[in-house]
Amino acid sequence: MSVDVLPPKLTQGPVFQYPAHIHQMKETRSTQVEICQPRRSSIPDNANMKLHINHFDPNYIIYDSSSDTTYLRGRLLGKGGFARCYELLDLNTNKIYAGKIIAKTRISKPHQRQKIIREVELQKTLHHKHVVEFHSYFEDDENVYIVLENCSRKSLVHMLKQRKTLTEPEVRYYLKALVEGVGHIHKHNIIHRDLKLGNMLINDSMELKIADFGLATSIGYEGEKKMTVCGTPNYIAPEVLQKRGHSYEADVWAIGCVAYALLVGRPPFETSTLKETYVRITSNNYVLPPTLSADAQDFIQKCLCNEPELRPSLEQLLNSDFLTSGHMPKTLSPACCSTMPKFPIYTKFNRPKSYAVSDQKHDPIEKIIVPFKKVDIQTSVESTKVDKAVEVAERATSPAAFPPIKSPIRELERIDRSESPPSNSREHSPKPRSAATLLDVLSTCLDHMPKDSEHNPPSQGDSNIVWVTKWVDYSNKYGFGFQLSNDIIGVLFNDTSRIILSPDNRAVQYYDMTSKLSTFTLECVPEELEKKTTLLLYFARYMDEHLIQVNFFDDHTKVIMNYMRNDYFVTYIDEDRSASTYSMVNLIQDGCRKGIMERMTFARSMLKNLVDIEGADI
Ligand SMILES: Nc1ncnc2c1ncn2[C@@H]1O[C@H](COP(=O)(O)OP(=O)(O)OP(=O)(O)O)[C@@H](O)[C@H]1O
Repeated sequence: MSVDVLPPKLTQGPVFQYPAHIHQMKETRSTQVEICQPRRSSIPDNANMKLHINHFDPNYIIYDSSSDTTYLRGRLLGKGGFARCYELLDLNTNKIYAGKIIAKTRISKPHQRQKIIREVELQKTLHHKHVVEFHSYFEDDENVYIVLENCSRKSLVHMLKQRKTLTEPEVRYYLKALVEGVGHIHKHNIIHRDLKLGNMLINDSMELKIADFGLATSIGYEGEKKMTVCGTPNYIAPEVLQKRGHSYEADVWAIGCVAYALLVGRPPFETSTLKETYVRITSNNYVLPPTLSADAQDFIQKCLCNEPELRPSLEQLLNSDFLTSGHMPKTLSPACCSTMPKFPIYTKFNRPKSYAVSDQKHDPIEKIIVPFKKVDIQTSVESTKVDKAVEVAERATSPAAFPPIKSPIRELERIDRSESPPSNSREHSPKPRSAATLLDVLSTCLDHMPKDSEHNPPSQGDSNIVWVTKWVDYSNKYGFGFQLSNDIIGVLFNDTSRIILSPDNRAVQYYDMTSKLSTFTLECVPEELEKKTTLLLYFARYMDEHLIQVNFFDDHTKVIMNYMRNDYFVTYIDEDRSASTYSMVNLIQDGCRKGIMERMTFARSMLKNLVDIEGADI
């Protein structure tokens, strides 16, 4: 049966009274409403002007007598099992809400009404930027109305229909919001039990809001398990299906399903029949596409653990590598609803700090900092390609090379001021080093250097040295990608053309096969260079996510050890991205700050592990 709001009749009973000013409305055009000389004191002054509201129909008026509020009904936002949801314009305040309108004919049974009341009661208690805010509840003869914060950009289902899949940075952005919102819900002892893409709404500012508390339930005491089988088939946790008794962990399972669906384009256990889906859920049968990053796979796998007690807590999810590594957009453009965004290249230096839920002072989700959490080491490289990379980069760093851009390119400027590179660029390139040799040198250095020398300045002149810090050889298909110590990133394509990206990820130089130079910014890529620029960004992202020296993820500092000009160097990059390079000879004599020494010591232990596990050469 239809649950449309009918155009009200003047003869309707007292519940649906017409406020006086409604009679004074006249339609100026079908899309424009003018309010003339309102007499009601509750209408603010700013309403006494033309309202250019395209889709609010003055013939559809909803009156809440309990708060003396009049709404105009606008466009349909969506339909659920029970409700139709419309935009509602509050004529008192000119604010637009979302009104879930449920026809009373559809809630004739007591348990159905009970469900709505429970939904309202639970949602009322929640106030969080990632939970749809409850505004009011009222009824008239025909309908029940739940007035909520408006999420004008619909849900992630709608977005995914347009986009098919989302990029990992976008998924990070939405998942972080989702986990924060669920954290708030759980903190109020509520399990949502119906987390799915359709209940992840997006507001005007592209913020995620958790909606639909129709299946939510509150946990009365610690350890209470719920037995009711409920949820949406594709997202339902195995313990719910198997009536093992479920609790908050069922929401963590659903978060894993949401993550999977956003990245892969369909929920993990989706099949053509309900029965098969349930078999897959209970046998934990799903496939993780290898195209997902290792961190994303890990995030999903942990959430989709068959045993609820072994699933990660929400704070562990917030501190997971997937949510703390890689680019986390601060905001997303509305264009992302339909088009894949182009993100600036993420660099490890920009990683967010270890995460703490911050909305409440006494939030049970506590900050966890895992010191020196993850380390990857890369120590050898094929030297001819690296030589070429350094050569290209050195050419690229001539003063006029990059087009002028507003933001400072600190590292680039530093190179600009440097002396001309020595003619024999091979001298610049790192030799392939073995982990064992490096371990020996580092150990000698650490064992002999003074233990706490706070004032040893970095080695003179070393800041001018450029070396390859990361590389990826994909020359069987496209070319050789590299990153330099000054954060310049480049690709030597197989067709002998080269492309270089400035350290601030904005300016690009392209040398074609005849070495003709073109410069542009990432905001304005020439059409013919789109493919190569995309490859450059792909290489950059790959190097960033897979090839690291020794990165300390708790504070984003970094220790790089390298061999050049017959000497070993340690470069320490601090939280502010400023680099100090020390020659090990100098360190043995004069030492360095305690913090650096601690990180070197840690790097040594990592190298040692590596040598023990992998043998001498890596
Ligand atoms: N606050 C809101 N802002 C914008 N749109 C909303 C809002 N709440 C709900 N909607 C839209 O209305 C649709 C129906 O809402 P909802 O799913 O809550 O109704 P329901 O009948 O309770 O659904 P269900 O069948 O899932 O229980 C949603 O899919 C969504 O597109």
